[in-house]
Amino acid sequence: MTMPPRIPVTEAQIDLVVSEFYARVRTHTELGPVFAAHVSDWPAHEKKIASFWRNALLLHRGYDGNPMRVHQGAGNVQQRHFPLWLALFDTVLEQELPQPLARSWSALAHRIGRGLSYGLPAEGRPGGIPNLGEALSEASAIPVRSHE
Ligand code: HEM
Repeated sequence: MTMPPRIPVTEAQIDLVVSEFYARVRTHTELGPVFAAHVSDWPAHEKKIASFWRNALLLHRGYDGNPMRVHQGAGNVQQRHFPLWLALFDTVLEQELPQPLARSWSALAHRIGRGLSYGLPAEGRPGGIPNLGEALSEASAIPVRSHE
């Protein structure tokens, strides 16, 4: 039995959005250099990302990567990149798709983005759970009541 799509885009629309999005990423002042440090084969990258979205939107099998681990391992992907990435993605969705599809895909991308950005370093902080160091040092500053 095939599952109905989560969001009824066509495979051609996914390919279009992916190729237009990464064309813009490549020339983006902030995002471009982050990707340039990792991606030399853009067609292969776009193929992988298109299969990620076919899985997320159409529930197709075919993507078996781990984006969370890849972003954490990249070393130069930071939380502050996510609003830029999502704003650019929204621009492409609005340009390429009918509004209801653009809106649903955007909402899903923002949800995924929120999940992926947890655990990434905020600028100037070490990696790992964001603010854990701060939370711990704050916690250790709380006086412990002794039971008298
Ligand atoms: C909702 C937001 C995002 C989604 C859905 C997403 C999705 C993905 C996916 C599926 C991969 C491939 C992982 C694999 O190898 O299996 C990937 C790789 C990557 N992403 Fe993202 N990403 C997002 C945001 C970002 C942001 C904000 C950045 C920072 C500029 C970023 C930078 C990268 C880089 C550098 C790679 C590795 C490329 C490579 O080594 O081939 N991504 N992303």
